[in-house]
Amino acid sequence: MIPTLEAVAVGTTFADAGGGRIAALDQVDACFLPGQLSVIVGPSGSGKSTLLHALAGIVVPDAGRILFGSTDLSTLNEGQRDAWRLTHCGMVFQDFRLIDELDALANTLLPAQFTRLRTPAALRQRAQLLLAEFGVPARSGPVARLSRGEQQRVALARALLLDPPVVLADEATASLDADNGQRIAHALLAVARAGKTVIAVTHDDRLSALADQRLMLKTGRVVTPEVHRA
Ligand SMILES: Nc1ncnc2c1ncn2[C@@H]1O[C@H](COP(=O)(O)OP(=O)(O)OP(=O)(O)O)[C@@H](O)[C@H]1O
Repeated sequence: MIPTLEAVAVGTTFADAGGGRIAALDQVDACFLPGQLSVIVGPSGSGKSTLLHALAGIVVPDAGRILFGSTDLSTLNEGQRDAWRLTHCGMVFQDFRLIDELDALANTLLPAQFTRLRTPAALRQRAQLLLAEFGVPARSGPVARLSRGEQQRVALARALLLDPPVVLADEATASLDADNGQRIAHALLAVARAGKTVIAVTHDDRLSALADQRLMLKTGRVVTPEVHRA
């Protein structure tokens, strides 16, 4: 059973250009259940990516805790958080973070370097299936030459490669046309329905409409938490 991922009274500040501090998150409480697709919405600069990165253990909050069952991510050191993320999270970054020179298949297979749990042949087959599902040729040539939408789908295939219990996606449908946007939104919902915890930062109504939980941030605070379906 996948534990619940929780933010408890999370506060995060960053240094601003003038030497002061900007509060990116302030007293954020949120609970993300396995089997559910949750979206984080809100205006630009409201703290959405910061919350996603805190949930992934990339950003360490100044206040509060990030809990994954009995694991308190806030108490882990950087190496422990990296190890936790590798085994528990699939991440789609806003800027994709692909390796430009590699093709779609090689990019999708990158997490395979860090696991011995599955055979290279099985992972290769899964990578090919994911890319086919998302409509990107595996042998695409360097991904730098692909469209943004294709790169985004490669990033999602890579996030799903190891079948992680938690999938965190930052604007996973932002560069996609209507058909591909629907395809990816439904793919994220299918991952949730397969029992995973799926959390997506989005401005996309197509994705929001499918969500079980919609968390709205405004200037770093949660406003009107809203549950669509139990
Ligand atoms: N590494 C950083 N250093 C300094 N300030 C940061 C950093 N990351 C985020 N911020 C600031 O924290 C606030 C929240 O940023 P964040 O990227 O989380 O917002 P967002 O809601 O995801 O925005 P967008 O929709 O534009 O991606 C903003 O004021 C931003 O400038």
